[in-house]
Amino acid sequence: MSEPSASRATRDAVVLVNLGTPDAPTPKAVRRYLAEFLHDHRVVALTRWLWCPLLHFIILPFRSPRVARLYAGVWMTEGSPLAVLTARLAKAVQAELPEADVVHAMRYGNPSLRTVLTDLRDAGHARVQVLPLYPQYSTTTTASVGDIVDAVFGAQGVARMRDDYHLDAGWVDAVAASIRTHWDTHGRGERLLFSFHGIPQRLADAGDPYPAQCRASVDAIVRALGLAPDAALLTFQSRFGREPWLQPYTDETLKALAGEGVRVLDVVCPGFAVDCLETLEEIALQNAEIFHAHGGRDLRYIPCLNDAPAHARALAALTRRDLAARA
Ligand SMILES: C=CC1=C(C)c2cc3[nH]c(cc4nc(cc5[nH]c(cc1n2)c(C)c5CCC(=O)O)C(CCC(=O)O)=C4C)c(C)c3C=C
Ligand SMILES: [Fe+2]
Ligand SMILES: [Fe+2]
Repeated sequence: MSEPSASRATRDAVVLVNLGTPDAPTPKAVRRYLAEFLHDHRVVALTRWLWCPLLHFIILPFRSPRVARLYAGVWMTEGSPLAVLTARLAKAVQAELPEADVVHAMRYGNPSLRTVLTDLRDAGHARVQVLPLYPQYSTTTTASVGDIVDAVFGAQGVARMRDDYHLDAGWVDAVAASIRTHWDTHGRGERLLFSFHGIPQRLADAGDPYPAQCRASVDAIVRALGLAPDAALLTFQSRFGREPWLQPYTDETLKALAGEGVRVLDVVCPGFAVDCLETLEEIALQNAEIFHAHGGRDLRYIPCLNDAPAHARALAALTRRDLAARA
């Protein structure tokens, strides 16, 4: 291991962490990614003798080719949307936070969180601030990032992680502004629906604060928009497996709304920092089709904040506060 350089040792490092994504829209790359993701005990806690045969002999062989085709449908020239947009967001945050070295990492896949943190530790950064790009805390996502931070840094006081930013005023205002901009450009839909990634209901029952934080985020954004408290709907998408997940489900709600005669619907997904398979494919393509098939006319998807200046400013400001609080 080389000696840490003086400049590294005195500069703060900031790591923006996202979920991760396959390296290519191919069955092989998707299988590798899903295997890493779905072996995480934070994501699937089933005992391994039950889960591994199911995962290796059924889920990975059958899901990987199907999901690879979905990725292919939204793949960008430079790569997976989640990878490309996370890298762009890190660059935008770096521009807003010149006093620190801002990098990004993925919990699953590349650039690997474990490798990025190990490199920062070995380079001798005095302080590492980790920001999981999940506004709402969940044991399935944020805590899993924390596992790697703990594994790399142990009890050293070098690395700290923020747990959530679901009520951060800068972030709430940035989401509200993105909805207002959408309305200014396209006009206002008949209803506004907030769709968040789900988790199993069992985890919420065991105390995962995720659904309460989603609710609190929606209430804050609705307030920032100056709307009545009941002006928006909150639903949960991306169910996986057979057990009940958080409800109401996004797809079932779309069908019901179309059935009630709603023709133009605005959908926003503020639980995702950047656009990805779950927004570009599941919401903007699949769910738009479901809405049409049930009589809806126009499902207008409002993009994630991605590398918008207001997003980068909000994340830079909260990280600056986190670093100042450590001084
Ligand atoms: C935003 C927060 C997320 C939570 C909470 C979450 C929980 C969760 N997810 C799965 C299973 C899958 N999720 C998949 C994709 C995916 N999930 C998130 C975010 C959260 N997941 C994102 C941003 C993405 C998109 C990644 C991309 O490459 O664009 C997938 C992979 C796709 C598929 O096979 O359908 C799976 C699987 C579980 C089981 C879970 C909580 C227990
Ligand atoms: Fe296994
Ligand atoms: Fe997920």
